[in-house]
Amino acid sequence: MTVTRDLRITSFEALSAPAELRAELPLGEEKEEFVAASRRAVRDILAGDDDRLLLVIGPCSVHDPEAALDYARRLAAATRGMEDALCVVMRVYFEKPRTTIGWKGLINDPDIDGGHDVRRGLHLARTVLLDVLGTGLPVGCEFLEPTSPQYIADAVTWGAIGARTPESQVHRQLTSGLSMPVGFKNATDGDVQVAIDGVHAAAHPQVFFGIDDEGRAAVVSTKGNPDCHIILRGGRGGPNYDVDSVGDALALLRKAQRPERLIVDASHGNSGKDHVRQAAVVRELAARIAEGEEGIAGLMVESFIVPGRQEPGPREGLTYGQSITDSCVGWDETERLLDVLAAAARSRRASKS
Ligand SMILES: O=C[C@H](O)[C@H](O)COP(=O)(O)O
Ligand SMILES: C=C(OP(=O)(O)O)C(=O)O
Repeated sequence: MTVTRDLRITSFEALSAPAELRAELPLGEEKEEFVAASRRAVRDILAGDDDRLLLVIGPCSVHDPEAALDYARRLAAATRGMEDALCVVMRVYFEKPRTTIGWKGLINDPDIDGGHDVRRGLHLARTVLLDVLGTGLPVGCEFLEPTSPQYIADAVTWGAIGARTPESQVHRQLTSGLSMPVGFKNATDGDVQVAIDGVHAAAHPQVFFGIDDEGRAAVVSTKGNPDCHIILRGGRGGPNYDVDSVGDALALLRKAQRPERLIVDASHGNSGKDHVRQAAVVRELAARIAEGEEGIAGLMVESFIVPGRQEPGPREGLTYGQSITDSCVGWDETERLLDVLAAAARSRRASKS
């Protein structure tokens, strides 16, 4: 007999249902209210109804829950007193899209050893989210696997669709059902229009394949997500955070009849993944914001405890607090950048009055 199915699949491993994980690690009423309020704040900033600067900041990826929590505590303490100027959302990224192959994040491979204990990864990710929320910081995640949000998205204030997926129908559909504001990055080749098209598609109701709360295959119908925006992250042709590139992107938004507000990612294609350059980009952007540049609603910064990056590997052999994906600004420089950004947001406000 000729077999034609599953010829290249080596195993299926059932996962627990999203409802089970949530019951085991509940968000709780206080955190629920906090997530809802912080989503409203982010939405107001993106709509231009709140003149603070949105700052999505944190490690490129979470690989060590203890270091992520250490970072969260530092960030929460350092930004206390800046609430009038900054709305800070910590990057707590568990899913890493790769250019080719590589470690795909804490959910996919929590022990960074190729063991791919996804069940443990999901549990760990949800635990980290609850712990970070416990420090008083809202959380931002990239959504990559189309079914993972069912397990964690109730704890997430802001979401991203990365540069490798803004044109993906699967990710646009997924975003149409997400409960938080979501940023679409420009594509890795620098194309901004695909991100605007993503925002447009995600704003509409969609019907697609997914899973329900019990983990069963399901047809998912959504209302559409009106709270989406674009993120300029540079591309193969170079950076796109300069005045002209931001102006071009705002003009495309105007043409698409979208609010002329966007986020600029100081990392990735805007810094050539160089953390020293990234800090310089943040300072350049801060100077423009201080002078009154209105279209920049927020910034994304990749920051961790120890500057730079290291090669991934089992946790025991790693330098504590240093990224195992993209290079990050270190903690001392992060503190300086927080001051610069808070001052910039206050100057922008003053320039308007
Ligand atoms: O932010 C992380 C990386 O830029 C992205 O996941 C791609 O990484 P890679 O080019 O090293 O695979
Ligand atoms: C993967 C990321 O960025 P990009 O999609 O812009 O490469 C990221 O922000 O972690």
